[in-house]
Formats: sequence, C-alpha cells, structure tokens
Amino acid sequence: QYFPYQFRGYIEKYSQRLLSFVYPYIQITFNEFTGERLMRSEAYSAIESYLSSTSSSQAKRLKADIVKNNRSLVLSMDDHEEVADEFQGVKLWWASGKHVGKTQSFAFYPVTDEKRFYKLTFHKKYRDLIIEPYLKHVLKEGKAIKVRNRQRKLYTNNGPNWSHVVFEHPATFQTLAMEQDKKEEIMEDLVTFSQAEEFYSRIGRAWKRGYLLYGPPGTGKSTMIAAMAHLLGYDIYDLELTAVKDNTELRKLLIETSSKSIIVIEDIDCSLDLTGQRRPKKEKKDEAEEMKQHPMHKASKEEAKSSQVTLSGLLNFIDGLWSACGGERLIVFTTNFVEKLDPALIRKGRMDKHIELSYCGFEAFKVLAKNYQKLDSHKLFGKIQVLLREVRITPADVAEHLMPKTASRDLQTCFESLIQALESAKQAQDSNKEDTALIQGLSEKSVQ
Ligand SMILES: Nc1ncnc2c1ncn2[C@@H]1O[C@H](COP(=O)(O)OP(=O)(O)OP(=O)(O)O)[C@@H](O)[C@H]1O
Ligand SMILES: [Mg+2]
Repeated sequence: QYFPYQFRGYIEKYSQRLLSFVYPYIQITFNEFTGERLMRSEAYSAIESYLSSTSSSQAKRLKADIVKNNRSLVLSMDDHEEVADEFQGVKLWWASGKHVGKTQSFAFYPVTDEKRFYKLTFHKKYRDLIIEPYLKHVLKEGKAIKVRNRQRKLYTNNGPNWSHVVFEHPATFQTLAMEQDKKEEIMEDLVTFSQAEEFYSRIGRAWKRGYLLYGPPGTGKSTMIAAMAHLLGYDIYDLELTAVKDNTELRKLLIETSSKSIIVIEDIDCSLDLTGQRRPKKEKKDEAEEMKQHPMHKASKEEAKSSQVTLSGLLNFIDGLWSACGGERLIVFTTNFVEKLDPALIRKGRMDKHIELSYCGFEAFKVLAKNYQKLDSHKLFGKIQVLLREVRITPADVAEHLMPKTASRDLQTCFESLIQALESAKQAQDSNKEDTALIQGLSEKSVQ
C-alpha cells in the first residue's frame, strides 16, 4: 500500500526542483522528528492539533484517533492530504506527507522508517505576515486544542507525593444551579484569567488567581470546582492539609503541581485554626477528653505541632513560591464558615474573588428542574417559587427530590414531594420564629 505514496514522493521531489525557478510561493516544512536524538517536534504536534479542526471539514482522507478515555474521536489529516486555511484574508495551504527512508524499499517492515511532515505553502509577498503572526497563531491555537482534548486528572496528596486518577466529574457550569448573572460573571472571570498570560507578565505578577467559595453544606462548592476544571481544561490537585506532615512537605507538594491546574483546599476552617496551627478534624474533639486523662501529654503535643503546617507557611508559599515558578494556577479554598477565617488569609490578592454559594432560589431551581427532568415550566412552578422565597433549602436537597428514583415516580410526585418538604420546613421555621418571639416577649416582661 505504501508503493503509490513512494512514487508520489518522487514525483513531488523532481517536479518541485523544476518549478522552483518560476514558482512565486514559499514553502516551509515541519518535520515530525527533529534534532539528533529525534525528539518529537513540539511545532509538529501543535500543527497537527491545529489542523485537526480545519481538516475534518475539508480533507477527504482522515486518520482517526481516540482520546479522552475512549469518549471522543479526534480526526487528523491522513498523509498526502491538503487543506486550505485563511489568515487575515490571506490564503495558504497545508499539506501532510511523509518522507520514506532509503532503506525502506528493502526492509521487511517499512512502516518504521517513515518521516512525516507538514508543508505550508503561501505566496511570497505575505512572507512577513505568515512567518511571524500566523505561525504564532497556529502554535498557540494548536496547543490550546491539545489541552482541550487532553484527559484531565485528579491528584490527591498521599504522604509527600501526589497520586492521580482520571478526572471524570460530569458537572459543568451549564448544570450548576445558581443565578444566571452570577454564573456568567464567574465564567467570564475564569476565561479572562486563562487568557491573561501577557497581562500578568507585563505587570510582573505570578499568573495565579485565588477563589474562596463559601456557603452551607450542599450548596455546590465542590460541584463548582469541577465545573471550573471543565471550563478551562485544568487538572485538579485536591490538597488535604491534615495529611501534610510539615511545611517542608507542603512546599514539595506545591512545587510539584503542574501549570494549568486548580489547587483545591477544602474546608479550610477545619484544617487550620485561627492561630495558624494545624488542627486535624478528629483530634479536635478528642483533645479535651485526652487532656483529662493524660495531662502530661500536652507539652509533647505542642512541640510536635510547631513543626507542622501553619497558616503563615501556607500563605508564604502561595505568595512567594508561585511568583517564582509561575504558570497558570488557580487556588480554590472552600469553607462553610467564612466568618471564622483569618482576615489575613482572605484579603484581596490572596483570595482575589469571594463567591458565596447559598440556598436554592427559584432561578437555581429552574436549572435543576431542567437538568433532572428536562423541564422549562410546569403548573406547580408558581407555588414552588413562592415557597422558595421563604424557605431555606439547599440545592442538594432540592436535587434529591427531583431525582427520578423509580420508573413509576412521575413528575407530579417529584414536585409534590418537594412542595411537601418545603412546606414542612416552612412550618418548622415559623414555629421557631414564634418560639424566639415568645421567649423575647417573656424576657421583656420579666424586665418590666
Ligand atoms: N448549585 C448546585 N447545582 C447543581 N447541583 C448541586 C448544587 N449544589 C448542590 N448540588 C448537588 O448536591 C450535591 C452536593 O453538592 P456539593 O458537594 O457541591 O456541595 P458542597 O457545597 O461542596 O458541600 P460541602 O460544604 O458539604 O462540601 C452534588 O452532588 C450536586 O449534585
Ligand atoms: Mg464540598
């Protein structure tokens, strides 16, 4: 099957020599492997990705490859195909091809000696436009496409090392229940950040941005982090601070994170207390008990703590270290109790954006209804809207009611069970209010 190609290769070679006398075009070749050690060329693979978006609509013979855990097909040009591209009104052509090595015609397994390349052809009067801006554009786009197609990873710290699994969380901003305006603002902020490399280098700051997500449990903080990773195509590093031995280990972990990633520290209020001492979740409760039984233990415990991760250590790394090692990182903190946090941790510059995720409003409910039941409106929506205004319920709870649990459970029952839950929550709230009013009234009376 390689025979015609080889033949074609010869024709190309000689006809081009002949043509070059009268030929007004410039050709640039990008080989797949370059250098003495035959590294795969970065330019070649960027061009490959770039062309994959144009070629699938133009070229007639395509090569298919599967990426993303067998989920999506990526098409690229087969050998000896040609596609046209346009840049600022200038037309140019890309052709794919392969050189066939000399030994090839005698070898038993010819495939091993092919050298693929892409050839760019354009008119010589556009030389300056193509060589600088266009090629830059191609490389940048190509890399971006590659990142988009890449399999995303979720890293967790396991002792002093990261271990990872494939990241498959299905949440996106589209399925995230919150007010549309707020959602769009956050998405815009994220996209602006991811495109702002030049801006950050011009103002001399590390290319990083900090988000603080706060709100009650079940309001979508973790879900939003997954949506962020989806939107930008970033990996996630889920940093469990209570498992980090000391500041040295923390430094090592942070240095090992890659660019284009989100570093997540969940429940920051539980991992670090206000004085900056590390405080593992479980220990907190047991401490008092233990103190009663073994008062002598306290001293040695304090000592051990001093070498552990501290708030100031964390802040210093985030501020200092990344300024040095640079590179497109988001850091996301989540907490249920924003008021408990040290103001030094959440001041602007460290946490650039504070996002509150809160109880489910009607707009958020509509997103959930659409996700779970593919529904834009229903006769019960009005009633639900009124109730949602008065009752505090988390999106997680609403979602639970909208879940089609059995085949027999239809829409009507879903909404009715939600309304029932809302009404009983309302009753509880009201009687609570009455109680407090009653107590207040009583205490006022007793004062009189
Ligand atoms: N805003 C939301 N949009 C869509 N789904 C949501 C939203 N909030 C919660 N959910 C649903 O509820 C579940 C729990 O939400 P999630 O884990 O994001 O809450 P959280 O705010 O991180 O809570 P915690 O503070 O306990 O970590 C999710 O699996 C998701 O399906
Ligand atoms: Mg969470």
